[in-house]
Amino acid sequence: MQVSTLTHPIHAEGVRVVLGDSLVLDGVDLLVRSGESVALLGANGSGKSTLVRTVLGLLPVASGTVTLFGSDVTNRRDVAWQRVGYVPQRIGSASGVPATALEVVRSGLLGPRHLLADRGRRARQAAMNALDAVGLAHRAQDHVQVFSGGQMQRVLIARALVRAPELLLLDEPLAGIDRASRESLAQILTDLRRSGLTLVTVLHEMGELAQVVERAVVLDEGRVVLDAPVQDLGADQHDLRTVLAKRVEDDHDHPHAGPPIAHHAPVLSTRSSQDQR
Ligand SMILES: Nc1ncnc2c1ncn2[C@@H]1O[C@H](COP(=O)(O)OP(=O)(O)OP(=O)(O)O)[C@@H](O)[C@H]1O
Repeated sequence: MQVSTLTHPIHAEGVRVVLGDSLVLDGVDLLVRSGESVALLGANGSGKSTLVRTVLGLLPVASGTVTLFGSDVTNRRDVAWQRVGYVPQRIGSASGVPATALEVVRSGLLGPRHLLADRGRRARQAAMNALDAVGLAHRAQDHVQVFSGGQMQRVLIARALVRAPELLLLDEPLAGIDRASRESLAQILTDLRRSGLTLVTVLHEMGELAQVVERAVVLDEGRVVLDAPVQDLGADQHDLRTVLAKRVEDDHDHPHAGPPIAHHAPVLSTRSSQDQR
C-alpha cells in the first residue's frame, strides 16, 4: 500500500531562505520517510543548520513549503511537536545554572502543553528511561557541569528523547567529542534507529556514524548537490570530496544517470569536525 507523502516525517519542497542579505537556502527539496536515517553533509556555511532550523519552523521561508508529519511548519499550532526531538549543536557543559542530568532531561518535558508534566513520578520515570537509553541512568543525580563533552551530548539526546519522539534531528553530534564518545554515540544512534526512530543528523563527515546513516544529502551553497543511498557512494564514502568529484565525472560521461548533482564539486572538508572547532 502506498503511504501518502503528506504523512512523511519531513517533506520540504523548493525551500528558499534569506537571512540578512544572503540567500542561504536556494530551492532545497528534502523528503525523509518514516524509519530512514539521513545525514545532512556539507562544508561550513553550506546551509545544513539553516535547513534543520527551517524544518523546525524556526526561520521564515521566503518560498517553498515544509511539512512535519503532514503539517505546515509555518502554522506552528498544527504541528505535532511531541513527535519531534531536536538536539542542537552542543552547548558547553559548564554553561547555565547548576543542574543534575535528571533535571536537564526532565526539562525536555517543559512546554506550553507540558507545564505540569515535569512534576511527578511519571515524568521522573520517563526521564530515567531516556537517560537509560543513552547509558547514563547511573549518573542521573550528578551535576552536568562535571560531565565530559560526550556525556553532555548524551544528556542532550536524552532530553530530546524524553517525549518519545518519532523523528530526531541532531546538529553536529560528533563535534568536539573524543573518539570513544563518538563510538558510544554511534552505538546509541544505531539502537535508536533499530527501535524505529527516524534520524536526521547534520555532519561534516560521516566518521563513526557511517554505519548508522543510510542516505546522504549533501549541501553546497544552499543547494542539494547529492542525495543518494550511502551504499551507492562506494567504499570511499568517508572522503566525500572524492565521491563528489567522481559523481561529477560520471555525470559528465552519463548525463542522465544517477541523482541530480552540481556541475562543480563542492569543497568539502576532509578534516574531522574536531579539527575545525
Ligand atoms: N542570521 C543569519 N544572518 C545572516 N546570515 C546567516 C545567518 N545565519 C547563518 N547565516 C549564513 O548562512 C550560511 C549557512 O549557515 P549554516 O549555519 O546553515 O551553515 P552550516 O552548513 O550549518 O555550517 P556549519 O557547519 O559551520 O555550522 C552561512 O554563510 C552563514 O554565515
